[in-house]
Order: sequence, then structure tokens, then C-alpha cells
Amino acid sequence: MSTSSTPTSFELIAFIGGGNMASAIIGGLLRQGRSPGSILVVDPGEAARERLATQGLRTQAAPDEALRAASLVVWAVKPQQFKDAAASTAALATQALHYSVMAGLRTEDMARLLGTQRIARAMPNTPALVGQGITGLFARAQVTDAERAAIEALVRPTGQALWVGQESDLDAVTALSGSGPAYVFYFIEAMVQAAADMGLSPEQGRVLALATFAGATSLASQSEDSPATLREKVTSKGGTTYAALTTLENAGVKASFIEAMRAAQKRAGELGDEFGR
Ligand SMILES: NC(=O)C1=CN([C@@H]2O[C@H](COP(=O)(O)OP(=O)(O)OC[C@H]3O[C@@H](n4cnc5c(N)ncnc54)[C@H](O)[C@@H]3O)[C@@H](O)[C@H]2O)C=CC1
Ligand SMILES: O=C(O)[C@@H]1CCC=N1
Repeated sequence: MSTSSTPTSFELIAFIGGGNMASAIIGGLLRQGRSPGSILVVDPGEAARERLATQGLRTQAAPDEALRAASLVVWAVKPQQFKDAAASTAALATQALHYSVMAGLRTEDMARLLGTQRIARAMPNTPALVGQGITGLFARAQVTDAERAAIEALVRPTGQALWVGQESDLDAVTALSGSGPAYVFYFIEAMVQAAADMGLSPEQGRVLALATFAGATSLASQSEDSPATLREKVTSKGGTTYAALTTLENAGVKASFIEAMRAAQKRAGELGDEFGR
């Protein structure tokens, strides 16, 4: 689903938390040509503030009156940090639309603390840093179509956007694409380690592993074949791939992988429950 309204424009965007994920979104906004002076970041961390200030952004260690002018507040602190951050922010940001990238934390619990129902929630991922992320999106009913369009415009420079119909689906999105880059990096680490065991240099292993991931992903995106068919096309009977995949199947790797993703989904739900208590 994609919205078709003319987007609302946010004159001042405030970020609460200026870490990894905030930086990825801010990078997209700056690439899009947004003026750094129209972005305000609240972060108690001096190093984070210094890094952002060198890009021309307005920074502050704690929220002050300047926040009243923000038309969008982006929540990018850890879920466990939200309660404290909200306590000092809510009264200053009553007019704003709120947009959370925090894993697990439910909008109804945020609404209770922020005193507004105008909340959208997202699950981005770190490839957003290079404009190749994918962000799952959900908005409460009180968020207008124009505001939804504006949220999409915020996400687009960081990659793709995908709306989900019910908020609980974001826990599955978290398990898949939110945490997903870590699974891919883990797999690449294993391939590079195996390459070294087989006598290739770390650099050769890295180049081969990265090109294999990029190439396979492009092929799967462009081909009409399913990933299963593409896999079969690589796998000659009695050949090398067959030997490798049989080893993976015998070790239960696919089942473990599915279990791992269910653990991530469960943890996202727990983060929400822990907060809602
Ligand atoms: N890193 C990832 O791959 C993804 C992270 N997320 C979510 O994004 C959120 C932020 O994660 P990261 O950016 O990775 O964490 P981070 O630790 O890099 O950034 C959090 C920032 O919040 C600041 N902070 C702490 N207390 C604060 C307060 N009271 N007021 C303002 N700022 C405060 C910290 O100093 C820090 O700079 C988390 O809720 C996480 O669930 C979502 C998708 C992917
Ligand atoms: O690990 C986490 O909790 C966050 C959410 C998705 C990616 N990183």
C-alpha cells in the first residue's frame, strides 16, 4: 500500500536520540536536500551531539522550549530509555506528529505517555545508512493521509517503505528485516572464516562473499523463478552444492534459522509487554 495524498511538510523535525538509527534517517533527509538547520537532535551523549553538530544540525542535551516548534518528533532512543525521555519531552511536543523507530514499543503505550494519538511507528534497518533500507510502517487511525504521505517521504531516501495493516505485524517485520542485516553479516562472517580455512586471504574471502550475496540478491529480485528454483539450478546432483546443502540440512540449519526469527519476534513482543506493564 502506498499513500497518494499531498504530503504534509515538516518545518522542524526533532529527533529524540541521535544514535545509529537516527543518523541513518538524518543522512537520508540531508541527501534529499533538507537543510540541516531544520533538524533538531536531543541526545545527552556529548559524542553524538558533536558528530551531528559538525553536519550543521541543531543539538541539545535535554529538551527545551525549542522543541515546541517541531511538527514531527522522531523517537530513536532504546525502548528502555523511552519512559525517561518521554517524561521530559511530552509537555513540549503537544502539537507534533510522533514517529517511533523503537523496537517492540506499542503506540497505545506511547499514546498514554505522550498524551496524543497522533503516532506512527516504523521498523527500519541499518542499510538505510546507504539508502538501501526497508522500513515497515504502521500509523494509528488519528494520523491523516497527508501525514502518512509525509512519513513515506521521510523514509524514501533511506530505501523502501512497506505499510502493515496491524501493528502486531511490526514484530514480524522486526524479526525479518529489522534484525535481518545482522543475520546476513553473520552468514558473511562464516563464509569469510571458511574461506580462510580453505587457504584464501581475508580480502579474497570478503570480496567473494560480498559479491555472491549482492549477485544472488539481484538475481532473485530480477528472476521469475522462486528462491527454491534458483537454488535447485545451482545444485547439480552429486555435485559440490549438494554436498554443502546436505550438510546444512543435516545440521538443522534451516529449522534453527526459523526458530531464531521466531525468537526475535517473541522478543519484540516482550519489549512491548515490559513497557506496557
Ligand atoms: N540499530 C538497528 O539496527 C535498529 C534499531 N532500531 C531501534 O532504534 C532505536 C535506537 O537504536 P540505535 O540507534 O541503534 O541506538 P543507539 O544507542 O545508537 O542510539 C540511542 C541514542 O539515544 C540517546 N539517548 C539515551 N537516552 C536519551 C534520552 N533520555 N533523550 C534523548 N536521547 C537519549 C543515546 O545517547 C544514544 O545516542 C531503538 O529503539 C531500536 O530498537 C530499529 C531498527 C533497527
Ligand atoms: O536488536 C534490536 O533490538 C534492534 C531492533 C531491530 C534491530 N535492532
